[in-house]
Amino acid sequence: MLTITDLRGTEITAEVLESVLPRAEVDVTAAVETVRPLLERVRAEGASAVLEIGEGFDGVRPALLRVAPDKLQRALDDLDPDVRAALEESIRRARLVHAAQRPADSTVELGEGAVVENHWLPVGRVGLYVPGGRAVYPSSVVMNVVPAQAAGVSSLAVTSPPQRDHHGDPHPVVLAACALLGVDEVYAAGGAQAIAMLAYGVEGCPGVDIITGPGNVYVAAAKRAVLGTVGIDAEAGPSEIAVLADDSANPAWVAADLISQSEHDPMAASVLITNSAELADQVVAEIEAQVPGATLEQQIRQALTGPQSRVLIVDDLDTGIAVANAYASEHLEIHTHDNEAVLANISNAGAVFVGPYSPVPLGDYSSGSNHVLPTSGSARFSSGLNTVSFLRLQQRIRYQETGLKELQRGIVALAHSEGLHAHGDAIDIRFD
Ligand SMILES: NC(=O)c1ccc[n+]([C@@H]2O[C@H](COP(=O)([O-])OP(=O)(O)OC[C@H]3O[C@@H](n4cnc5c(N)ncnc54)[C@H](O)[C@@H]3O)[C@@H](O)[C@H]2O)c1
Ligand SMILES: N[C@H](CO)Cc1c[nH]c[nH+]1
Ligand SMILES: [Zn+2]
Repeated sequence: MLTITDLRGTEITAEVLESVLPRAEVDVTAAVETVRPLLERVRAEGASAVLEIGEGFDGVRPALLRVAPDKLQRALDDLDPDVRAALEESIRRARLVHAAQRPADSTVELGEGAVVENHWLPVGRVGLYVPGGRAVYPSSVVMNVVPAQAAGVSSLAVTSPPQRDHHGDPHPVVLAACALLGVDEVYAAGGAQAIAMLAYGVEGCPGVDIITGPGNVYVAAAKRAVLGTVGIDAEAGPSEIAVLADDSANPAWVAADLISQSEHDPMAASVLITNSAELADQVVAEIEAQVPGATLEQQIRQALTGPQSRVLIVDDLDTGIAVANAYASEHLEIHTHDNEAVLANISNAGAVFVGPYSPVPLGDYSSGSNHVLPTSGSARFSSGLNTVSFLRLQQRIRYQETGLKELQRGIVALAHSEGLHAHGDAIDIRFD
């Protein structure tokens, strides 16, 4: 099901890697053109367009776009006690980790009468997208809301697709998670129309400053299209797992972890990078044994047989590390004799899961880390969702006469070198 490609003896250039491990073909650029008319319709017609477009895609129209607050409380009251306890523990751990991410304000004295302050300010209002097409994601409520709250955002709107089995409301566990987190503004809207609702605002839902959260290609495309009107987090596409392992790894565990992420999406990528041909064979055999009978077997098979999923056998672990860095996976698991030595050389991965007892599903739900992570190689230049995603740095410049006088000649010289004499004049006028 999962194809083995033996790269031993091959020089692995970027081109080789791209040919043996192509990313899933998710054409966000093309999808932007598909969603643009939907965005324009919502901008022009407001809430009724959100409901009508949603009815077309989701096959159900909620009575109200905004979920009534008593429904949130009812969903929490009806929540399975085990799920409630697990959510509470996930929230507790996530709050601890995300509180620790809040950067401290600082004051830098650069000389007499010369001070610059760095202040971190939360954005005013955020829109948090919780996917709900193929699967529903109460855990993504936690992953969006906790960092926003840790940053001190005062106005939070959560939106998630209407569910046919629930009279057009978002899934009840999504609603219960919102209630547990103290969020009372929840909308039954998904896809591009939900992103337009948040970006432009509609009756009953004022526009937001930043939109975050994972979603399918239409959600990603809509976020890209409204960037500028609002801020967005990194694009989170189909899930990806890469496992870097040697002959110390447990093949059954590695197989289970690879399968776990493949159940998200037929385009999900599961990749094993190993210097052990024996482990490669054992993991493939384990996959053949574990997949039959899985709840989402069809989807898992599609993802594992796609060109984006592979077992790569490499000459040695150093080559494996180079491949992992070039691939820049959303999640990277390390199962080797010396995990810390490998970790020290990993530069590109959305999140790194170190050792056999740190599997990706731990991070998906309960480790305290965030599961909204950069996919499609964007871990090279962006971070997963975190507290800083909801903060802006405001610098405050406090110079007195002495501090400015000290720099007068230099600033005027620089201004003149740029041909911007009025800039220099604005300094000189204070001392002439
Ligand atoms: N990286 C992460 O943190 C993370 C977390 C959870 C899920 N995910 C990913 O998020 C994705 C969720 O996708 P999903 O589809 O299940 O849910 P979704 O909520 O992203 O999308 C569902 C919505 O898509 C819209 N839609 C469906 N077909 C459309 C079409 N033809 N044109 C325009 N709009 C259309 C509908 O409005 C529907 O409500 C998966 O790829 C999953 O792997 C990522
Ligand atoms: N693995 C997903 C991100 O790629 C997140 C998730 C949510 N629930 C289960 N998994
Ligand atoms: Zn997952």
